[in-house]
This record gives sequence, C-alpha cells and structure tokens, in this order.
Amino acid sequence: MGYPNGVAPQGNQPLFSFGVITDVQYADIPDGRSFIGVPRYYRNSILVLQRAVQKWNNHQNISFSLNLGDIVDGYCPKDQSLNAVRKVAKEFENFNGPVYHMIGNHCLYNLPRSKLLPLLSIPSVDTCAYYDFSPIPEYRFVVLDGYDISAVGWPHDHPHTIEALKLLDEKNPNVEKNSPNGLVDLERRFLKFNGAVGKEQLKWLDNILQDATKSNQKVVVCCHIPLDPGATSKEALLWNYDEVMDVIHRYDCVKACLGGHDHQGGHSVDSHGVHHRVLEAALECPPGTDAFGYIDVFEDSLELLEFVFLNGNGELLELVNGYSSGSITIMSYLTVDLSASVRNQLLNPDSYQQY
Ligand SMILES: Nc1ccn([C@@H]2O[C@H](COP(=O)(O)OP(=O)(O)OC[C@H](O)CO)[C@@H](O)[C@H]2O)c(=O)n1
Repeated sequence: MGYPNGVAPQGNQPLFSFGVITDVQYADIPDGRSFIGVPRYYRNSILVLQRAVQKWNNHQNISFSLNLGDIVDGYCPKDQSLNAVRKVAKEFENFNGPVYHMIGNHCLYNLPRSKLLPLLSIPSVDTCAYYDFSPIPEYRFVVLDGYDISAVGWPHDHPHTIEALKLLDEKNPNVEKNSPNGLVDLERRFLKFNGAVGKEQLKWLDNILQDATKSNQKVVVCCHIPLDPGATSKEALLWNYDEVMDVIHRYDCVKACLGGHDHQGGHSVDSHGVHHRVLEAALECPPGTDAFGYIDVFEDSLELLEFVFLNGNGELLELVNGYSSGSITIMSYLTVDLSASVRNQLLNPDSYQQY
C-alpha cells in the first residue's frame, strides 16, 4: 500500500516495538454519550481491546504493551466492578508479553487502589502507582500516577484527598467540581476528574531523569492525564502539569510523553522539542473501527502506527501522518475521528492532510 501524503516510514529495523491502547472504559451496559454528547460504546470497547491484543500477538515483535488507563467505565454497576476489571485484565493477559498499566479516574470510580493495583500488577510506592522500566539499556519508560493528589481513589480522610479538595475549593467555585463553568483558559483543568503528581513523586521523577541522563538513556514519560496544553483540551490537563514539565525540561533525556484521558486525542511539540501524543479512546470507536496501535522505537525516533478498520469489509487502512522535530520523529497511521469529513478522507486518502 502506498503512503498517501508521500511520507514513508524508516526502512531500518526498530530497536523494539510496543503496543498502545487507552480508555477502554468497558462496561456491560447499553451505549451512551459523554457529557458533551459524543457516543460511547461500552460493550464494543472490549472487542477493540481483543483486536489490539490479536494484532500485537500477530506482529510477533511487540516487546510489551502500554495501557494508558481507564479500563472500566464509572457507569459500570458497582456490584460488577470487580468482575469487569478482571474481565478486561484477562483480555490484556492474552497478550504474549508484559503489559504495563496506568490507573485512570474511571478505574478509581470502580475499585480502591488496594484492589486495583494487585489485579493489574502495577508496581507502587505506598499505593501510589508510579514506576519505571527499561526494555533495553538505551531506553527508559517512566509511568506517572496523575491521581496521586486527587479527590478520587483515596479514603475521604487521606491527606491526598484533603489536599486535592482544598485545591479544588480554591480553584473551582462550582458546586459540581467536575464542571468547568466560569473557569477561564488553563484554569479549566481544575476539575475533580483530574489530579496532580505529588511532591514525593516529583522528587522521584527528578532522580530517575538524573539517572537516565547519566546512563545516556532516552526516556518516554507516560501518564493517563496529559502533560502539555498543546496536546489536549484544557479540561483534561494535569493540575500541576507545569511542575512536572519543569522537572522534565531540566534534562534532555525525555523525548516523548504519552497520555490518554482526552478521548479525541492530540499531538504537540512543546517549547523544548518534547513530543506529546494523547491517544484516542477505544471507548469511542463505533463498532467496526479501532483505536490502538504500536510504536516502533529507533535510536533517534519513535513511529506510532495506528489502525483503522472500516465497517463492512473489515479492510485495514493504513494512513500515514508524519511530523518531525529535532532528533525525534513520530509518524502516526491514523485516525479514529468519526466525523463524516474524516470518513471521506479515509476513503479518499489523497485529500488527507498532515497535522
Ligand atoms: N464540559 C463538562 C464536562 C464534564 N462535566 C462533568 O464531568 C462529568 C464527567 O465527564 P466525562 O466526559 O464523562 O468524563 P470522563 O472522565 O469520561 O472523560 C474525561 C474527559 O475526556 C476529559 O476531558 C460529567 O458527568 C459532568 O458532570 C461537566 O460538567 N462539563
């Protein structure tokens, strides 16, 4: 298959490849809509995950997979939460390799950290779900817990709940703390379904990046909640994204940040040349379409490949969307946009636009 906008992937072999998926938000309930009216397919999303795992296994060279969070939806009836989490975790276990999970707000609506973390084998520090791993000596992955300081997921009297509620009270005057009404510009991030990285975790991040720099490693930072305003809606941004990015920008080692949470996805390159890619939600794929992919990692670039299946004939369309900056290139075979105009672009790839 040709590459519609003329950008071809690199010819050399990747150092390694890894699978990506986010916001499966499975629940055994009828289809619904988001607060702003976007259709959500709660039962279909687990089929998207099944196809992701099948794709990663068939590829035969995917070293590990990343789940960027929110595996079960908050509308899942609470007496079904445990089974629903187990069911989704089991689908991930069908992948022939390790899966690194992140927790999202919807996970925390369903189960406490004490149950979630062991079910998903998430390493933690005092039930705070941050950790790092190195698939090869040259690369390091850092997983952040964006709900470290949060009004969801901790007991009501936990210091992190108290700190989060205090911040929300100061920053968001609405009675409904998930409502951004009246909040201006970046202040719109101060919503209850977001959170922050706490001081201890920030110190840990600093140490990890210092160590990665010494070891000459390139780093990919992953967090359910996006870290750059350019890659997400303001309502889906980490409360203290600026503090986290200050730490990241002290070093040259971080090349890309991956996130979920903002279901429409996004991409930006920040002031220091770090790429931020927010992945599209599996939950919002109408039956027959998909949102998952894998990333080929090269010495000086990452290439994101995502797949779109069209309804009916199940034909796989690989559309290339390339952008590059400095030492890192991210190629995206996209897209999961559901609008009629994008469907037309899918069917007429010559009209496909670069980001
Ligand atoms: N503009 C808005 C958006 C939301 N709310 C309130 O928030 C509740 C949850 O919204 P929802 O979109 O379902 O949240 P998710 O966690 O599934 O998705 C995260 C987003 O993608 C991040 O942008 C909703 O029930 C409303 O009470 C609101 O008031 N105003």
